[in-house]
Amino acid sequence: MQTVPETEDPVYSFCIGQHESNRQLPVSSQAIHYAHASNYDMLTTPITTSHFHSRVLSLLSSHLASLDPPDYDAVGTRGTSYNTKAVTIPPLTPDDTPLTPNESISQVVGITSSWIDLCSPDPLIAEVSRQVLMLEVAYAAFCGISYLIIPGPKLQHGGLHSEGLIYYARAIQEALNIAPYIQFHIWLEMVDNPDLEASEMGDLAPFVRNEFLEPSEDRPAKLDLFGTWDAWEIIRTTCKHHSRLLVALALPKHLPVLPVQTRWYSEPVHMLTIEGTTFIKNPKGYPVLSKGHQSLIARFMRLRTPPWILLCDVGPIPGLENDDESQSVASAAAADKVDFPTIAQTMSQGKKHQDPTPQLSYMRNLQQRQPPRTPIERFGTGYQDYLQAPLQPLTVNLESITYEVFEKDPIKYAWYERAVAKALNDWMEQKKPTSGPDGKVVVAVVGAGRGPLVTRALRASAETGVKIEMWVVEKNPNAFVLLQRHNETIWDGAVNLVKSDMRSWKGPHRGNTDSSQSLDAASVKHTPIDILISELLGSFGDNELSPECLDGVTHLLNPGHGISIPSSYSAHLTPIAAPKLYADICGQRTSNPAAPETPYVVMLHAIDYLSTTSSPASATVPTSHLGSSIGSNHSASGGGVRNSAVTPPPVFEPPVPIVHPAWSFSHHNPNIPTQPASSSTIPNEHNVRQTRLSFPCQHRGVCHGLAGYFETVLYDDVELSTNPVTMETKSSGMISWFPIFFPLKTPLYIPDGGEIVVTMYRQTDNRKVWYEWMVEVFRLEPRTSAAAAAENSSSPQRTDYRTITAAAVVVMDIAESVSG
Ligand SMILES: C[S@@+](CC[C@H](N)C(=O)[O-])C[C@H]1O[C@@H](n2cnc3c(N)ncnc32)[C@H](O)[C@@H]1O
Repeated sequence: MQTVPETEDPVYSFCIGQHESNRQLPVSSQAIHYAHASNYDMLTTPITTSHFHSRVLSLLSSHLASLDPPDYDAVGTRGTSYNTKAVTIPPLTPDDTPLTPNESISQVVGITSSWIDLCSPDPLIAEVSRQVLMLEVAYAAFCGISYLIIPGPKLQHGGLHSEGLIYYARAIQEALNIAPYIQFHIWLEMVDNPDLEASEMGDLAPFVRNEFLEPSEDRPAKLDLFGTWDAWEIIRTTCKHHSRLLVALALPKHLPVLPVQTRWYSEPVHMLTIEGTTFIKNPKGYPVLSKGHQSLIARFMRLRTPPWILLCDVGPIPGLENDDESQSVASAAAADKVDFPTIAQTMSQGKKHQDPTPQLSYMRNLQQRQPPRTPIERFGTGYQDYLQAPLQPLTVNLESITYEVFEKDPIKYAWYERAVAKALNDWMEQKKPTSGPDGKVVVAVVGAGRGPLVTRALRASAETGVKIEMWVVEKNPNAFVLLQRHNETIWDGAVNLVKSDMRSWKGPHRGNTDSSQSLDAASVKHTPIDILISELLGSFGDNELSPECLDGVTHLLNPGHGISIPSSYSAHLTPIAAPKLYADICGQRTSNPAAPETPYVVMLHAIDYLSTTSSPASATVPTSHLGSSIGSNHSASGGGVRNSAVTPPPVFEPPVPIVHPAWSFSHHNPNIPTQPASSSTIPNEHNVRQTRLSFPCQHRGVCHGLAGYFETVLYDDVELSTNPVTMETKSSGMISWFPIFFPLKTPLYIPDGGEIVVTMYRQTDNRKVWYEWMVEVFRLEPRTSAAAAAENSSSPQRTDYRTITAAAVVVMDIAESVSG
């Protein structure tokens, strides 16, 4: 269970900026003013000018001209005194930069030069590039810029691929250190497409000396769907998951397959950049985005920190280069700065040909079409990917507000009521003998909290007409006060209240109606319980020690016919990539060294399931983003301007995760040992569990931990589930539990066609319960036909790729709680 306050439904708002690849004019306060007047929220600015670019080029050219070809020395290194001639770029001059510190600096996003090549395999080019970057970063920091975009690494250098990536990563690490208040956004394509890396005039990349390129350059450069993600993984790992290191993701015209999209969704993407050419024309000739783009953007916008959107090369800021227009835009904006007209309004005013920024108008319209938040989203607003310690209601007495949050669940209590009603009906239909002396079915709610299950059980009795005798046990003395009050005010004194740990309760008693338990033992007769109702479940099912608590009370059940609601529950697992959670946990390490060994309750959002079944057909996107044909998701219909004011973007349907059951617990349990006379507790070995689960992973990635869920059978076909695969059918809309996250101390890299094997234990020493989890990674290879025939199996086999394990432990106390 988790504790989350309910919040108001905030309006989605897009933060949209404008970027020009070749911005000619400096971004002045006036430019910012016009940008706002046009309904942009921000502008980008280069840090340096073409003057600076020319200066670096001529310095580099003359330096190269002064060098002899680099050669190896006698010990076989090129890092020789002879080859090392320093080159230093002199500091910036006023002609080198359009930037100056002023009041509008907070509205601009700086962009560092794209013509450098930090990744060059030639150390000289990489070094000159590094110096350019450092000069730019330092000056941007001096001016007070808070956000910088750094063009992503060039991965292709002749026959080499990713060779100088580590130089790039190191330079970024240095930049993070010299500008401690800047957020850095690495500008990345979604996929590694060599065709997009062609050098432009003036780039430093072509200056690479041949000696540093591979001699055999015949290998054709290949499109690699996860190549850019791989590069990002190396950069951020080198920078130790720095909290100021983020992604600016370029959305291509043709989106890649869903697994690539979901991978980026799990990363800290703080900007989405959209080229003017990414827009397509709808039948009316307006620029719109494909359905695939719309649904991807809609998904991103539901993150706790939604990314900003940067429209690139969609035309100049209206008015900036045209005085007349500037007057009208500025005055219109002054009159109605906030309520910029929607596309529909603009069109109804017959101004469609005058819209100077149709792509921006479209994005504002898309903003308005975002579907309202679902109840779960509303409930969890602000809590997406927020790590919480799991509750321990056995050892800790919960606060009223925590119970109040549980009680907001629209499904859980209704399902309990259904389950109790069914059980009561069956009891009567099957003519089972009741334990109540007057023919009433004896019902006990154990761990009643503030009593919502008591109310529901009484209601089920009234609905079915089956009379019940109600017993209620709670060990939290504070909640017990409220139960007593409810008994007077809501339940008409119909409830027998017992303040006790359920494990030391002796059961319903006769002979005295006083529930204080200070009874004369001889005059008291204890009778069984027919229906035992409890809700002691945690996010992983048994992690709030429901098995241990119920073991202590199950002996009170009617031996032949007794029913436990829930009758069983199971824990479920799937491996996930969760880089943001990993970074958060790393950040806590200093103050809490146990942080990486602790499970967390968390509303998982920015994650990627690593093991999935094939993508849902309804969301299929073209498999080759290089294909020229536009797939169904690129159709402009539904995104058209005229009808789009009311049509929400299509729902993003990510691939379905493979979620395996780890273990289960049932009540009745025939294996509960009897309590030894010498001890006050039951030995707990029967509640030990162990599992070993295998998860195939089609695509490479990094496993940061395991997502845990539970399913429970309350009674018959009445079930609750948080498992993403079954939740929709079993208990759609339930909000009481967020998933649990078991982190890995060391994230594990998974190769393409890999396999994650999880070994997990639920351990006990009779005083405590804890989990241990280990994760191994293998590469799977198809069997050769000969091997398949010899081994009579065609399934892939593990190779000796690598086996790495990570283990962690968490402890929960099962000691009897102290209460009145
Ligand atoms: C998760 S809360 C559920 C409360 C309530 N039944 C509901 O569904 O809203 C679990 C409750 O069980 C109580 N509890 C836990 N272990 C118990 C034990 N061994 N004996 C009695 N009460 C216990 C806690 O104090 C808490 O009130």
